[in-house]
Amino acid sequence: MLTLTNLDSFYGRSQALHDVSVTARAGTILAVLGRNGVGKTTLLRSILGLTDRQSGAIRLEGEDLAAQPTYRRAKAGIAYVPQGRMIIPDFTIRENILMGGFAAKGPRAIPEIVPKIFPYLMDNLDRPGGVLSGGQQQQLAIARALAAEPKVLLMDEPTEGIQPNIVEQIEDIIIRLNTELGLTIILVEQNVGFARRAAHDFAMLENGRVVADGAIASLTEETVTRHMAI
Ligand SMILES: Nc1ncnc2c1ncn2[C@@H]1O[C@H](COP(=O)(O)OP(=O)(O)OP(=O)(O)O)[C@@H](O)[C@H]1O
Repeated sequence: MLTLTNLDSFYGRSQALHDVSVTARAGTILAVLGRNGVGKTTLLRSILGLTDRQSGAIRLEGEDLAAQPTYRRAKAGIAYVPQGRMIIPDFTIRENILMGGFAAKGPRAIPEIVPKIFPYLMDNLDRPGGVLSGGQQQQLAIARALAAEPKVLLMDEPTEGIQPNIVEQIEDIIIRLNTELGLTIILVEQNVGFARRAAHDFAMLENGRVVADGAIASLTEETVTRHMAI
């Protein structure tokens, strides 16, 4: 379980998150929703200590990570699949995946789950990451995160910019990571339909504040329209 309590987060003097309290229950998916620029990415970055300054508590299974540097938070079991995927194009698929292990116990082997969930990556380990399609690069970014053997996976708009016919594949992979591996996932998402299919709970952000949260089944269309319609 990952719990944020009264989290404030800053870029320079500018406060991007205000008094955010949310919980990702163990083995569930928490969807973080809201319009562009409301602080969803900042929420994920704050969990890893990647903003300029923050206050409040960040507890992973009871251990407060808020005073810890980023590498300790990663070692404690938090992995990040950033927006835009950020794979290294000149590295092979194998190298990109193994790099994820540096965040935890050091690069070792390709995670056991890779052949099961990402057969394409397994069959093409020596190809450079840069030649992959957007969907394949997203799979690679997820496989890289799994190489750290995380307890909690932070995912930032994982289907953004991916061809529509591939989006469903990525969505299925995310659901399988939760149901088959039992991973706790915090999923930043603009696609409410997918959030409803995958997530157990939601937190809706507006101007850096949580304005609604709870079980995903309790997310009303009225709340979606009020806080997400353009
Ligand atoms: N590195 C930064 N330095 C200063 N301000 C930033 C930085 N990154 C984000 N911000 C500001 O923080 C606020 C929240 O941005 P954030 O990227 O977290 O929103 P978001 O909900 O993830 O949006 P998007 O859906 O566009 O990714 C915005 O006002 C943004 O301009």
